[in-house]
Amino acid sequence: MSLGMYGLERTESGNEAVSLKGAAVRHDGFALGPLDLTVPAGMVTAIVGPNGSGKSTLLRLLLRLAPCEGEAAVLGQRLSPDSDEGLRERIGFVSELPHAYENHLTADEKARFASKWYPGWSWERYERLMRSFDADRVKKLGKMSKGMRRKAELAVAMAHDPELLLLDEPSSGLDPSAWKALLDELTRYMDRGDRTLIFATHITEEVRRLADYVLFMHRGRCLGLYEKDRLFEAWRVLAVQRTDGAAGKEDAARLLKQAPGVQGAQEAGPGICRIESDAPEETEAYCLSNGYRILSSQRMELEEIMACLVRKGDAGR
Ligand SMILES: Nc1ncnc2c1ncn2[C@@H]1O[C@H](COP(=O)(O)OP(=O)(O)OP(=O)(O)O)[C@@H](O)[C@H]1O
Repeated sequence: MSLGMYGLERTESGNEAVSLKGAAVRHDGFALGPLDLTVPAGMVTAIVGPNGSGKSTLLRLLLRLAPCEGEAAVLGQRLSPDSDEGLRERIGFVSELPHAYENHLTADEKARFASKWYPGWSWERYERLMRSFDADRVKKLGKMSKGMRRKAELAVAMAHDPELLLLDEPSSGLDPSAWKALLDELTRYMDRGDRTLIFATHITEEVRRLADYVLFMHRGRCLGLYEKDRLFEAWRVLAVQRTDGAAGKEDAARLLKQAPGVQGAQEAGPGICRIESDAPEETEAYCLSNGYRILSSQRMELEEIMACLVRKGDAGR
């Protein structure tokens, strides 16, 4: 298991927001899973991955909106096809795409429906959120711009202070001021300490600012769940060069792929290799004792780490 990776075996029972064992969803031409995964409670987990990797499908699985094989539990309740035992009331959700059947409602009308459905509903909280997002209360949802509608839907989804908040690309369409308000409100939501946020995103800055954990998805599979701070701290790209000037270029990258911590290695010039490592100290020690000098060592961005994991995932298929 990679450094900083959070696995099923490291979770204390009862401390997880989501637990999946062999959970799978099958569409025409797409399979999510089977996934074995636990997502910790009381934390923020960002789901990242290329378009079509299954982020929305995973959120839909957790909401029982997609029929699921295997075992899945949310907030300690096993998901079953026939009963949700009040689970929906404990969750807030904003989907990636709005529901057309709500187009004729204003935000306040949608809120009125939600207030009857959710025991934890607070009009005070709803109004504060609407003010904070500067959301429109009068316009029909169907006549709103994408960002306007998103702000209203976020306010409705958060007004019952759900134990678990599932957001699918929450900042899609938001202007910079609304985006900042959203980050502030999500931070405030988490401040209580017993709330869990899971969100899908393509925005690196959101991951940096909000997430405790990062879940990488690709082609319906989970490439790993990592503690964010350790992920950014640990992963590095190294440039190394053979000290003896030996050629054997292809061999160098191939051999270095076997070195400790190495997640990827490519030729980058005569006798020079570019190595991606999640245990750079061990990788460096190996390189130094095997005829290489270290030219540089740099932290990796989220996109670079994801590209490396995706390449590795594709190679292992
Ligand atoms: N209702 C559906 N019926 C059939 N296929 C679907 C359905 N919903 C999603 N898919 C397919 O499932 C795959 C995963 O889609 P999903 O929306 O989960 O990806 P995503 O990671 O959220 O993508 P994006 O970043 O573009 O939002 C895609 O190939 C998509 O075409």
